[in-house]
Amino acid sequence: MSLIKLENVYKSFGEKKVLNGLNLEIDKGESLVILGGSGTGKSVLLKHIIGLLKPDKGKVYIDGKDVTNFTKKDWYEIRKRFGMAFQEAALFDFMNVYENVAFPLRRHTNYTEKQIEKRVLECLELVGLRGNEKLLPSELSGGMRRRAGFARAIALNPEILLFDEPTTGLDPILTDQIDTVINDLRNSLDVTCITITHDMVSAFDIADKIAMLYKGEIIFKGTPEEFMKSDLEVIKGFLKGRICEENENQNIRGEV
Ligand SMILES: Nc1ncnc2c1ncn2[C@@H]1O[C@H](COP(=O)(O)OP(=O)(O)OP(=O)(O)O)[C@@H](O)[C@H]1O
Repeated sequence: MSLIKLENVYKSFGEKKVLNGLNLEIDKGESLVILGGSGTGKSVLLKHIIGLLKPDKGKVYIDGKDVTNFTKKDWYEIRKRFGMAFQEAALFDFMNVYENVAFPLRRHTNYTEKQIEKRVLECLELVGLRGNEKLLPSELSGGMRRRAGFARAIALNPEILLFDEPTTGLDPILTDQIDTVINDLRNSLDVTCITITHDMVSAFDIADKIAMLYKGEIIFKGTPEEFMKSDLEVIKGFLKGRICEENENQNIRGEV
């Protein structure tokens, strides 16, 4: 049984159809990278996985349980299983690194100060930020800010980590460091990772499976090697940096 399953999911905003009968299964322990052109609905897909959006039609399952119509309160419990590291890390500017990572622990656990300190330092160690506890977000580099966001995302020992564009705006060296941190986290924490990225190099660094979102459907899911060898025109184009957004002469299976 898959850990997460989206079945025939449709989602529109007004006239704009974003998800169009999307099917996707994610296994426990998998590191899945979701690729797709800009504005194709990758973030919308991620928000369905964590219950921030509900499908117009279709189902979402977690551990085989239908969560499609879960209430906010039900989701509050399930969401503790997720660690979310979203695009701009969303650190609290007025809190130093230590307090940012301690925040979810203060909010969701009954830990003593000593236990909080132990966990915060463990998390900072895992992302290579030990020694930077007292710095404010404004005093961190872009890569450090992302890593501080990761440390906060893992504080509650999540089973599933979500990364939305973790390397956007970073130079190749920082991108490489972030990829290494993601791989280290995955190896040391035994989590399922779902990452959205535009960065092909990152995708190949961190994925054991790649899913391609195109016109509201997942048109491919397979290993990076299978992705490279795919003869779908959309994927070939994507690999060449040519994003086939709305070419109506070409259907999604690649035939022109
Ligand atoms: N809450 C919303 N209300 C209205 N439209 C929305 C909403 N959320 C997303 N959309 C629209 O859905 C489409 C897909 O958006 P989404 O952010 O998922 O794309 P994306 O693939 O993540 O893009 P990018 O790679 O550029 O971040 C866009 O056209 C966006 O404007």
